Amino acid sequence: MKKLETREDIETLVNKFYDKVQTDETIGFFFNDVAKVDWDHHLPKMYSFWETLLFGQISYKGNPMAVHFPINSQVPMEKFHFAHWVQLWTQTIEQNFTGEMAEMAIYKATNIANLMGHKMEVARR
Ligand code: HEM
Repeated sequence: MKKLETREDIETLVNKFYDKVQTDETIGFFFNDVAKVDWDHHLPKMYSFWETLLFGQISYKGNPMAVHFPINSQVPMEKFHFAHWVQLWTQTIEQNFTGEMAEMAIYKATNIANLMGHKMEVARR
């Protein structure tokens, strides 16, 4: 299986992941119905986000936490939603890529998802 090593690989991974997300019964509605995501806008941001996180190529400058608070205040983003996000992400990586960067992508996503889940919960108190 292929190593995760180029921007092109990230694009492939992110596209495959959001293909799953869009039709997913547990979290798809956040993107389709709550935030009504413009995918042509969102996907390039996510390529840059992951390129920045994994390859240190600083192409993403943003605040990933901040965009989730308004969504969370419309519909609670619960821990199980984040656990499911991580499950889909991990599955997409394991189906397509191998190696150190693939493992790092799972590790970093898991950490961010846990932190985000916690912050969303705190924000609802
Ligand atoms: C259940 C879990 C999640 C849901 C439902 C969700 C939903 C969304 C939605 C709807 C947007 C688009 C906002 C907009 O443009 O209108 C977004 C943006 C984003 N999400 Fe998530 N998200 C989740 C978890 C995560 C996790 C775990 C990460 C990081 C590992 C992440 C990283 C990002 C980033 C980087 C953006 C772009 C921020 C920007 O505009 O600069 N999300 N998310």
